[in-house]
Amino acid sequence: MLEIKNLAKTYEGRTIFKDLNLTIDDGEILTIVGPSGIGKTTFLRILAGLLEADTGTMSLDGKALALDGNRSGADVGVIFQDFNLFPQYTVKENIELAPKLVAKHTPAAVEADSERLLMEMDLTVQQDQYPFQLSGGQKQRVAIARALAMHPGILAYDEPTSGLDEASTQRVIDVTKELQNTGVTQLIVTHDLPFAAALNGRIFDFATDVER
Ligand SMILES: Nc1ncnc2c1ncn2[C@@H]1O[C@H](COP(=O)(O)OP(=O)(O)OP(=O)(O)O)[C@@H](O)[C@H]1O
Repeated sequence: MLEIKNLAKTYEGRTIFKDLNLTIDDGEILTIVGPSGIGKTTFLRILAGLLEADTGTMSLDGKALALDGNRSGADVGVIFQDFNLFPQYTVKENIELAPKLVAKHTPAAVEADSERLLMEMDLTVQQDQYPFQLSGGQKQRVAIARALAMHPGILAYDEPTSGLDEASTQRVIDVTKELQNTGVTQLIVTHDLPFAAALNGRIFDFATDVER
């Protein structure tokens, strides 16, 4: 379970949010909606451990998550809009790099995980290709596989349907539902209201559910 209490963030004296409270249960899909500029990406960056919060607490399965913007570790997997794939590495290498170098999983475990994730994300054919050779939907699935390879307690996505056509959007819906069936907790930030409705998860409206 992810628990966030009284989270506050200001940029140069300007309050973005001052009292964000949020709980996500294991295996739940929480969809975050809200207009542009309201602070959704800021929140995701704090959750990912990339940006410092002013005050508040966050915990995952009872374990505190540091809010200093310097967190390493694999508790939270975030798929950002531009995916941030390593251009010089193949699909398989992108998936295997952090488990090998950061998490120091054994070579056998790394191989078994990447084979399974390539299958689950329908990327087996593309495993030796480079990011520039992939479609937007394929790149996104590599980013999801790469995050899952670190066994995160929660997976968060920033605008996962931006730039995708209808078929790829449907694929994202299918992937999130498949992951939900395996117990993965997911948080999805989106502007796309038909997509939000199709996810069929609880909706958290950043405009009305957060104090600022
Ligand atoms: N590094 C920064 N310094 C100062 N202000 C910032 C910084 N980053 C973001 N902001 C401001 O914080 C507010 C929230 O931005 P954020 O990107 O979190 O919004 P968002 O809800 O994700 O918007 P969008 O849906 O357009 O991505 C905006 O007004 C933005 O200008």
